Amino acid sequence: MIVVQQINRVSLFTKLLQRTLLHTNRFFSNCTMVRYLDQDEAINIDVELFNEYRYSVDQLMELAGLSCATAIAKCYPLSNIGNKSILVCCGPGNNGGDGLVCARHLKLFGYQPVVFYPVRTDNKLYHNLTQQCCNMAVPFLQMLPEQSTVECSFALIVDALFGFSFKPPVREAFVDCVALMKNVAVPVASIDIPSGWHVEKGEPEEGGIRPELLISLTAPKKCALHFQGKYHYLGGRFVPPALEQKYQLNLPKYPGTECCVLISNDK
Ligand SMILES: NC(=O)C1=CN([C@@H]2O[C@H](COP(=O)(O)OP(=O)(O)OC[C@H]3O[C@@H](n4cnc5c(N)ncnc54)[C@H](O)[C@@H]3O)[C@@H](O)[C@H]2O)[C@@H](O)CC1
Ligand SMILES: [K+]
Repeated sequence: MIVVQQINRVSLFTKLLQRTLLHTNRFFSNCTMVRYLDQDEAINIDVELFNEYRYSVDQLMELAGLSCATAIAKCYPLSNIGNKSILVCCGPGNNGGDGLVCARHLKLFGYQPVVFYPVRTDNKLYHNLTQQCCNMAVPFLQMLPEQSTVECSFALIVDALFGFSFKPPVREAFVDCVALMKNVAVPVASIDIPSGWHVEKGEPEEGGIRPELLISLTAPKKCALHFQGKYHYLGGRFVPPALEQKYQLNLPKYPGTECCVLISNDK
């Protein structure tokens, strides 16, 4: 009898020890700081994903755009948005492509995205992404709406103008759009980089947009160290472990099957 009791105590103790070690491990693995990339590293990783790891742009863009729409749905649930729309501002590069994919997924999630896509890149990928949105009755605006209209009819602006290839200053065709996002009393969700921000140094000296949500893709860039909004998510769950190791990205663990993860802003 005494022997059985002692065995039970030992196995209880072992279980408690195992549980403590597991929590300690999780704690330390989550404490390892995610690495913030400079512009060249972001570009090199991008090139490597395409050349060494044989991904196509469409594949990564689809996963990136889906993770953006998912992070937006977590921060701005449909039930809080009422009958307002979401304005998705798309630029000429892949960041704009992420925006088009995001708009399509937002529509599938039940939101009412409206796209402003002033400078369209003439290639098959962007034609297809545009057509896919049109086929799902996502409207495209010909002109940037007035600030008062945005404040009245839109619950959120998705900033998909520029990503990690941006070189300041903002060119003429996008000045009004960036100014709108800077001044409007509607929250902004920036994809990868707050547009107009220097990829490494952050907000420009003259003041820039202040997104409430930032969704970093692949790994956060150095400008994200200056982000002071409410939510910082990481999306683009496609980084092969060997690539993560090579660049020592220390990416946070995505919970279960989630395509985005909230990352702390402890710098
Ligand atoms: N691993 C990755 O690396 C992935 C990257 N993706 C997205 O791709 C983005 C990078 O895309 P790109 O390299 O195509 O470049 P961007 O989308 O960052 O921007 C390039 C475009 O913006 C224009 N531009 C640059 N500076 C400008 C300025 N000052 N004023 C006006 N226009 C300016 C360029 O002429 C070009 O058309 C990332 O930030 C991310 O959003 C995702 O699609 C998927 C995966
Ligand atoms: K952006």
